[in-house]
Amino acid sequence: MTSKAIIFDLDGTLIDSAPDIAAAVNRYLEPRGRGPLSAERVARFIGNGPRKLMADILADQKLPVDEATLAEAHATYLENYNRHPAALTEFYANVREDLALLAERGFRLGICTNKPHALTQKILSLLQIDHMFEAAIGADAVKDCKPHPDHLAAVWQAMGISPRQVIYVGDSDVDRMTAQRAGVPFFAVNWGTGADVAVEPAFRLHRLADIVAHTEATHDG
Ligand SMILES: O=C(O)COP(=O)(O)O
Ligand SMILES: [Mg+2]
Repeated sequence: MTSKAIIFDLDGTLIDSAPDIAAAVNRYLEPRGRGPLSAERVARFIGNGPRKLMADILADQKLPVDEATLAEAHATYLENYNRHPAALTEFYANVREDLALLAERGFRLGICTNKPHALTQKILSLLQIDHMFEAAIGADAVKDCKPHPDHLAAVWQAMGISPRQVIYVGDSDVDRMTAQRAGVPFFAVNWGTGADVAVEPAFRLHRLADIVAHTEATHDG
């Protein structure tokens, strides 16, 4: 097979960042008489970037969603999250080991996330996996972020590879649409909100190491 590069979504796919994101959301909500919201509840709103996250949270909490409130909510949330970017964040089961295994098997690795770019680099470094990825591109480092296919293209271009070598792995419909529009195969993880994403069984991952067998089955012969 020619496909030897895997680009991953970050939140909900490699890391369970929902507890830190929920803590940052709750530090915004509590002085306004709302929350605290559980990490599970907040997780449902993650995947479209922080501005949309806060717009959805304000609406969910029946707070005003006018432009000025949203701008302030977005800025305060980011300030809170930047202060504690990986205090409660954990890898999903087997992720750390399976990334190493995939790298060992010759897969080149990248990340395409709607998390802000600088925060992405900071979190990868705090979790000590930054060296595993040839490129990790956050939403504000591109003109059009996911679900726009240019965001994913920016990652494979930064890796210096062709889209024919790429598969994308994620946990949301945003990720599924992005891959579809970019014309690359999409695999959904079976954890977090990924379990709700409709894909054929051959494109469902129970752990990241399944990619080895799946790509052999879907690309060979
Ligand atoms: O919405 C975000 O902030 C990031 O989400 P993603 O890593 O799943 O793209
Ligand atoms: Mg995600």
